[in-house]
Amino acid sequence: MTMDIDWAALRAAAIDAMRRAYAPYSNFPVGAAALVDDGRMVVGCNVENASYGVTLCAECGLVSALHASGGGKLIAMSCVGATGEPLMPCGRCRQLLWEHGGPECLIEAEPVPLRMAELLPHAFGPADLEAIAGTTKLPAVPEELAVWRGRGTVFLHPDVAGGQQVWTGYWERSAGDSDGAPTGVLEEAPSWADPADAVTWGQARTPRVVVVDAAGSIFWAGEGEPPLEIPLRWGD
Ligand SMILES: O=c1ccn([C@H]2C[C@H](O)[C@@H](CO)O2)c(=O)[nH]1
Repeated sequence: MTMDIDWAALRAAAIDAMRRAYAPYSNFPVGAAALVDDGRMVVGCNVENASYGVTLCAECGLVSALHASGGGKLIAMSCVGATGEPLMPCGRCRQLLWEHGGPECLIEAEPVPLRMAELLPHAFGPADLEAIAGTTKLPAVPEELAVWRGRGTVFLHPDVAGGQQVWTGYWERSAGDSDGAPTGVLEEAPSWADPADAVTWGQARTPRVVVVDAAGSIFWAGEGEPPLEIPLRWGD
């Protein structure tokens, strides 16, 4: 699952895109380049407008390029200003990057890249629409369980169904933090071929998502830094 990130190549492509920016009003050219989950690279530059507020940030162009060239998910992005040094995405672009890269997408920063979950903690995203309006294709949380959203723990594990290796799991009441808190299964998960779908199901329910692989190793697939008792992050 881990993909090698060539930060030098991303930075070079971002600088290249920055040189093509159309920024005659601010004189603040910006370029961005990102690695997509299929190995593609996409780029963007800022494009300003005589009506200043219509300005498109480099990240906007990058996200458009992502979809125009086949879609997918952003894994890592470098964004630079005129000096060629990393530039932090503006607030609006963090929201945009969240939607297309998710919490684990890495953003180049000094001294080390930062995860989107760090740049946009407690983010609003597609899962929130799902929770209330049920308008997206994300796995719905049953109405009677809506009060449990954000609580408890989702455990995901491989299983065999009809001779096929699949991923499944369950949502458990306990958040594992206090004695005497209610325990018990809230909801059984369906099964999926792709563990990423299982993780999405879990993250739509609670920030505490734990993967137990076929060997019994335990990984953190939830929000934020892994807790002490589960130091390994799923996907790393
Ligand atoms: O993350 C950012 C921040 C700013 N800009 C652009 C917008 C505008 O054209 C110029 C000055 O704000 O920089 C970006 O492209 N990305």
